[in-house]
Amino acid sequence: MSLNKTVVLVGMMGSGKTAVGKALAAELHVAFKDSDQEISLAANRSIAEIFERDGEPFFRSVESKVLERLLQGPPCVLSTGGGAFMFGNNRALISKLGISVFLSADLDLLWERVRSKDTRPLLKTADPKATLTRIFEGRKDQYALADVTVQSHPSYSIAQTTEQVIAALRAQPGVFSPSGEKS
Ligand SMILES: Nc1ncnc2c1ncn2[C@@H]1O[C@H](COP(=O)(O)OP(=O)(O)OP(=O)(O)O)[C@@H](O)[C@H]1O
Ligand SMILES: O=C(O)C1=C[C@@H](O)[C@@H](O)[C@H](O)C1
Ligand SMILES: [Mg+2]
Repeated sequence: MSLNKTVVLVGMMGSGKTAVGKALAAELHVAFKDSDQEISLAANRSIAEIFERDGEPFFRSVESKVLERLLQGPPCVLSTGGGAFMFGNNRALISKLGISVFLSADLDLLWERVRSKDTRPLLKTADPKATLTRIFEGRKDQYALADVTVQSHPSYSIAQTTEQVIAALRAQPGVFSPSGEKS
């Protein structure tokens, strides 16, 4: 099986886009790209520093440019920042050039995964759990617009969630073609 379209992972902070994305890319024998990492590399600063120094609107404009550049490259697995899919221009680009996979996870699981790290600028508030809840509620409808939804269960390992993603992608026409054949 060879991949015809870039698989774009979308979802909340802590849903596993980076962790599952790396495992998925290895399984599919394609490159793994992470829009947050690419932005950070290009700016030579952490995401938190970019938010602090340049502000969120600047971050979002760089994010859109990075997504466009990566989507124009060869098919790969692309993990996006948690907010990227909230913007209509990004969604249009992703839908044109890739296939979107929403990694869905319930709030308790997300909180368990993000609570110990202080690298996420949007959660640097007096009550990060309340902030996470508000962001989660505000984003649900947009994430639901993804081509495919895969639920991340607390009992699943990264490898098991990755298998769920592959099964969901197989059910989508045009994502894979038998190796050696062009789509
Ligand atoms: N299916 C899973 N099983 C077990 N642990 C997981 C799973 N998915 C993610 N994790 C763990 O949860 C944490 C957060 O995951 P990850 O960093 O991949 O989220 P993310 O969606 O990329 O978040 P962000 O949007 O902030 O970049 C990591 O420590 C990761 O190893
Ligand atoms: O959910 C969000 O809006 C964000 C998630 C991270 O991946 C980063 O892209 C940044 O911290 C913003
Ligand atoms: Mg990530």
